[in-house]
Amino acid sequence: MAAAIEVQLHKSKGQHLLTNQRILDKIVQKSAIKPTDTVLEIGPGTGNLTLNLVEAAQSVVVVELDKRMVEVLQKRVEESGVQDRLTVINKDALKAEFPPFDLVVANIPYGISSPLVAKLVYGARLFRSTTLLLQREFARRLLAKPGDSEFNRLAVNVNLVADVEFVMDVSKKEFVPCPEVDSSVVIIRPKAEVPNINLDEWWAFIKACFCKKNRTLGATFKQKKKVMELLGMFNLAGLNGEGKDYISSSDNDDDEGKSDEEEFSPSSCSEIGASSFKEKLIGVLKSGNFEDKRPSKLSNEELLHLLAMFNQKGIYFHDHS
Ligand SMILES: C[S@@+](CC[C@H](N)C(=O)[O-])C[C@H]1O[C@@H](n2cnc3c(N)ncnc32)[C@H](O)[C@@H]1O
Repeated sequence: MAAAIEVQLHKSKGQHLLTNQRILDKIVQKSAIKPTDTVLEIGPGTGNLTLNLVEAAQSVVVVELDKRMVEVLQKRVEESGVQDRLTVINKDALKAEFPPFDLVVANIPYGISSPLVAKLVYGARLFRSTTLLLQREFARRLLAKPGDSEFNRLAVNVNLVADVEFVMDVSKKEFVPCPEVDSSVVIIRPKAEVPNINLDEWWAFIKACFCKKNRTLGATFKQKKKVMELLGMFNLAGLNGEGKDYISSSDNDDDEGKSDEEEFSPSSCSEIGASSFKEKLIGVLKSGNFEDKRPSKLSNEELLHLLAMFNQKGIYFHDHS
C-alpha cells in the first residue's frame, strides 16, 4: 500500500511522494522486471515504489540521501517481511558507487535529473533499462528529435548511446506534497551498438556546436571568443600550426536571452594566426555544407560526420572548462 508519511518532507531534497497505487503498478509493469533481477532504485523515500519492486524482483538496492527516509523505509520493509531482499545505501546517488544491477526503476529527485541520467547512460555499469519518473519538461527534452523546440545538448548526448521511450504522463496531483510541475515516465535503453569515438571529444564538440543551439554553425565558429580561445591553446601547446588543433568548448550552453558575440576580424599582427585558423574551420563547414546549418536541426549521424571532417583536418575538440 502507498503513502505512510511519518516524516516532514523537504522540497529542497525533492521529497514528493508518489501515492497513487495504480501508477506505481503501471511503472513496475512497464519496467518488465524478471524474478531473477536486481533492481536499483534512486531516492526510494518512504518506500512506496520500493515495496512494489521487492515483490517483482529478486533483490532491490536503494540509494537514499535522507537517513530519516531510510528509517521509515526499513521499518515498512521489515513489517512486510522482505528485508532480506533489500540493500540500502544511505548516500548521495551522484557520489555513491552503484553495485551491479540489471535495471533501474525510480521516481527520482528532479534536481539531480541531468547528472544522474549522465551517470547512468555513460557509467561503467551495464544494464538493461532505466525507468524514470521525471519532470515533464525534462522528459520532453530527452524524447526530442532534431528540429523540435526542446531538442538540445542533453537529447543529443543521451541519444548517442541510448533510446528513450515515452511511457505516460503523471499529474502533479498524484504526489504528496503536490509539486509545482507535472511529470512523465520514460524508459531509457542502452543502444546495442554505440559509435566508436572518443566520448570526451564528442561532449566537447557538442558543447561547442550547441553554445547557441539555434545559431548557424558558420556564425558559431566565426566568434571572436572561440577563435581567440583556440589561439591561446595553440600558443600554450606550442604547436604553431603543426599537429593537433584544440578548440576549447568552455562556452555557456544554449542560446536563450544572450546577445550575439562579436565576430572575429583581425585588427593586429597577433590576430593573423587566428584569422587563418578561422578560415580553416569555415572551410571544413563549407566543404560539408554545414555553414548555414543549425545544430538544433542536425541528426547525430550528421554531427558525427562533421566531427570526423574536423578530425580529418587535424582539428580536435577539447573541454578545459
Ligand atoms: C521524489 S522523492 C521520491 C520518493 C519515492 N520514490 C516515491 O516515489 O514516493 C525523491 C527521494 O530522493 C531522495 N534524494 C534527494 N536527493 C538525493 C540524492 N542526491 N541521492 C539519493 N537520494 C536523494 C529524497 O530524500 C527523496 O526521498
